[in-house]
Amino acid sequence: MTPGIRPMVAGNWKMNGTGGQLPELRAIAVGFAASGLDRKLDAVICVPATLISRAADVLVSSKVGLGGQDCSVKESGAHTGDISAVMLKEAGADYVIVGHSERRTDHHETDAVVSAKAEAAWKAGLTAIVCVGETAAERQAGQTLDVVARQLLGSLPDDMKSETTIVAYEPVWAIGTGQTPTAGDVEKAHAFMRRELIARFGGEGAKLRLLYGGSVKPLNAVELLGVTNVDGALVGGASLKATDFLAICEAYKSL
Ligand SMILES: O=C[C@H](O)COP(=O)(O)O
Repeated sequence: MTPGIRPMVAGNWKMNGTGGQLPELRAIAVGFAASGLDRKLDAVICVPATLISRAADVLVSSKVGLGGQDCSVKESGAHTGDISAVMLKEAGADYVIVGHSERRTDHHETDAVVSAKAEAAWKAGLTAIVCVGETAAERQAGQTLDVVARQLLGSLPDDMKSETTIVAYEPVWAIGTGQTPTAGDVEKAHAFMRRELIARFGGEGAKLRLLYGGSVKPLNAVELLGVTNVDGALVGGASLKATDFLAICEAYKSL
């Protein structure tokens, strides 16, 4: 946690969920409101693009925010299959993940593309959740902090504002594997990111929310979310089940 920064637990459903998954979203909204946890943290679920409109109906007047998982760098035009940030906003999203490692790998997204997507998100009125993180090979080669520094530098535009930007540190080797870095390693990475961000953005870097992502589960949430400079989590698999997602949010009851 960082004093003065309101934490966030964000779920990323990835390419999971058709209409049959919406009752789980309803359960998250109902459970989050009943828990009173909205006094302590923000909760957001990033659903597949096909579900955004219906998810917006489910979450209307709830305390849970809604996000997409990617956006085009363009606003409109001849880009078959792409979805613009403006479209996400119009469909009901307030957030969008950009630069997730699965997009960097599957779609060869570079830092420059991720940066342009963050700009597109802001222009449309969305908050960008910008992801960074090293692969297993990079970690083994002792390059974790170099990779994170390079990705932060390249993926965050110079006019970054903490109000509309969130950074998620997701070691690629921890995603969906059940493996996590030690709390000490997470602390080191997040402290490094904070220093880099303050050096570049000053006060805006000091206020930026830094999420940890990669195999966050109810059982390790208190330990990971209690780390200095960890201002929340980006949760994949465990966000598909309302009970698990809410149990992760509950970690803030004891922090
Ligand atoms: O965006 C979420 C992350 O990729 C983490 O996924 P995971 O919680 O399934 O490891």
